Amino acid sequence: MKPELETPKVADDAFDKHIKDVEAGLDSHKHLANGAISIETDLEAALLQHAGRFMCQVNTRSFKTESTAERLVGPSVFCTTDSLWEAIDLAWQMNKLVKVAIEWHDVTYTVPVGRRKQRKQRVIIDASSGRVTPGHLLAVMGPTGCGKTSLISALAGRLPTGGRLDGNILVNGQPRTKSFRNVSSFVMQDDELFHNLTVWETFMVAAQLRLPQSMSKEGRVLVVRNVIAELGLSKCVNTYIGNAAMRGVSGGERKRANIGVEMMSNPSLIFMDEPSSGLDAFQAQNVMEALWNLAHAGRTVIATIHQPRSSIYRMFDLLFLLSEGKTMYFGPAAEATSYFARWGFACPPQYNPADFFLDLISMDYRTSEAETESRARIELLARAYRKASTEGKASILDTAGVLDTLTGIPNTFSFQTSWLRQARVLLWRAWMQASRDKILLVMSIVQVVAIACILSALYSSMGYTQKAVADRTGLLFFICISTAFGNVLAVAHTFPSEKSVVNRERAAKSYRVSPYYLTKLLAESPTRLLQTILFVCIMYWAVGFNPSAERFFIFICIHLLQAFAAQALGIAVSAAANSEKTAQVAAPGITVIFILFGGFYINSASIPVWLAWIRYISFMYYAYVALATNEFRGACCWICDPVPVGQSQGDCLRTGDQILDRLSLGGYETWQGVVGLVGMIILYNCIGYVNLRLTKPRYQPLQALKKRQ
Ligand SMILES: Nc1ncnc2c1ncn2[C@@H]1O[C@H](COP(=O)(O)OP(=O)(O)OP(=O)(O)O)[C@@H](O)[C@H]1O
Repeated sequence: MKPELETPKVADDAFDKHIKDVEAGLDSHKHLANGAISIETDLEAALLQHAGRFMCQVNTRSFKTESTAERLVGPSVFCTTDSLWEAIDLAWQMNKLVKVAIEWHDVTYTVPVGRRKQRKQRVIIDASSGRVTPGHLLAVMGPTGCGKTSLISALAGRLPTGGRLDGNILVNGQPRTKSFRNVSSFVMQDDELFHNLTVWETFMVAAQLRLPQSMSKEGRVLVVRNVIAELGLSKCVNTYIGNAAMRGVSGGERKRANIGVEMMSNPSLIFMDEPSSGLDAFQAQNVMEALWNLAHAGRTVIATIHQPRSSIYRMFDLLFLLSEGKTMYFGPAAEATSYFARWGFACPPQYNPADFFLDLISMDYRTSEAETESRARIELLARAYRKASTEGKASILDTAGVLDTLTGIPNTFSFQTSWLRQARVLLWRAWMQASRDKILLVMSIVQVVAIACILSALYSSMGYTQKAVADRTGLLFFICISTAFGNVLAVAHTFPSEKSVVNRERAAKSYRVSPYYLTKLLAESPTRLLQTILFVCIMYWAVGFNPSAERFFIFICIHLLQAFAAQALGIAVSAAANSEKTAQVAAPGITVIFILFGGFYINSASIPVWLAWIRYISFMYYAYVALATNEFRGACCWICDPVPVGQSQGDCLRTGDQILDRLSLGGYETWQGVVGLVGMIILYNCIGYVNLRLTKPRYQPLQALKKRQ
């Protein structure tokens, strides 16, 4: 249904000859001012077209002029002479799409529902069967809650655990294996992208992580350009992805960018869950056109869609209608109306078939009569389809011969790039994320400066009286608390949403967890360092802490280490949490417990033995030990309160060591606190790393049927 351009076919065995011909004539090409060459003959144009759309940046929407060359590649072609042959080579490689057909037989998905004693099995997908071959777009349609997402997730191997999945799923005639992910990609309903990157940067990051490392930079750029052209994103390449807080690309463009990221590895089989949801009619049309293009370039595309307008409906090659998990129809979309007409449900003329089918197969709960009637109709249609398919009367697409041409798919599923390359790309991305979030950056600095100024005003020049001892220890512990909460909460609010993007990228084997984790820590360090230096420089001298320069620098180090420990704790908790909300509740809860065991509120001698261990895993404790010993150890000449003549000075604390004894910290030195903090940074980060590895999404395995029916 997309008649824009009929692609001329150049036979495979003619390819070498074309290269030679063009090579011979290359010198006669008109060289453009920017070093590009213009393509002038039909032969070259055909070659370019054949070599692939991966070739050059081609304005796919400008096929207006009469010359075949221009019609094919647009009025301007911009391959530099240097990259031309590499581009052809790359295009040739990339065009070797592994053609993938998927078929499924009696796929049934059940989940347990209800409380333990009355637990029942609910059938979400009921014995579904079908087949899609390369070059086709299958739309899975049905009323809300009918099982569309469950079906495509089951086919893509992305169904969350918790139920039972039975049936057979075959890829190119073979049982689906792990390597199936080599050739397929799954685009989820939610657009999970980093909002601080532009469309171009998002694609380049994906290209650097997902394309083979051996590919040159020019090659990757060409692939990205091609994807951008294929998805019609040229006008927003330099726009930020954005999110609710930051204006970025439109909803439709974000959806297409999401598709583009998955496209980067040139998948042969693409699953899309509701690609048009949340978009206006025009945007939805654009997205579906992009899918049509992908399918008709030789891929197999399966998309769920809720209520398409008629122009979108006409793009579907195949239609799968589901209601209550049961198959209502599967076959060519163009034949669906005549199929239902055979059963007495004729679609009125001038009516959108999609609307008609949805009305036909939706449950109507408005009255009990309507419910009974709609249920009976759905049962009838389900039985009718079963009968038609078992008797071989269901209309199916003629795939004779197609399956025989399909080959096996590569039997490995591994990373495309080395650890170092992954680390380099991820470090760049993490740095962009951290440094471009200007509002967050400014707010966190304003907050730190404001707290430092208020503390300076409140505790200005505390002096060395006995009252100042309590003020000083109170202030030291308050600084620990504010650093802890500031960092733990900042991570708990940002990390969970990042985790879902990371999980998606890990599912596509884009990178290992270790480079991601390390580069995240590294990229966020400069901000923490800046915050620490600002805070300590403003407040330290104003409140009158220990005036030794050495102690000042040690204070900065301790404060920085505590910030790193708090960040690591935030990651450890957020990585273990199954949702953003859980992380945001758990992180402050754990911090409060660590504060309680920080050595300020309760004397260590008063803690019950069975709870004493918590103190040793509390970073607050080590931070407080380090800051207090740094402040008081060896300090002298504290002034006793005046007492009436003849009375003793009793409890007067004259030296810093006496103060430390009073705080039950007499046996500690600063280095012990510092070592403890370093230990906690390592411990929390190890826990965070392991949690992140362990909490990767788990998918429902398929219980293969013994015998295909
Ligand atoms: N693990 C589960 N436990 C209980 N019910 C489930 C589970 N998974 C899916 N369901 C239920 O199965 C039904 C189908 O869900 P699914 O998400 O596949 O529907 P859908 O057709 O994609 O819906 P929508 O169009 O609203 O996105 C829903 O009623 C859903 O609540």
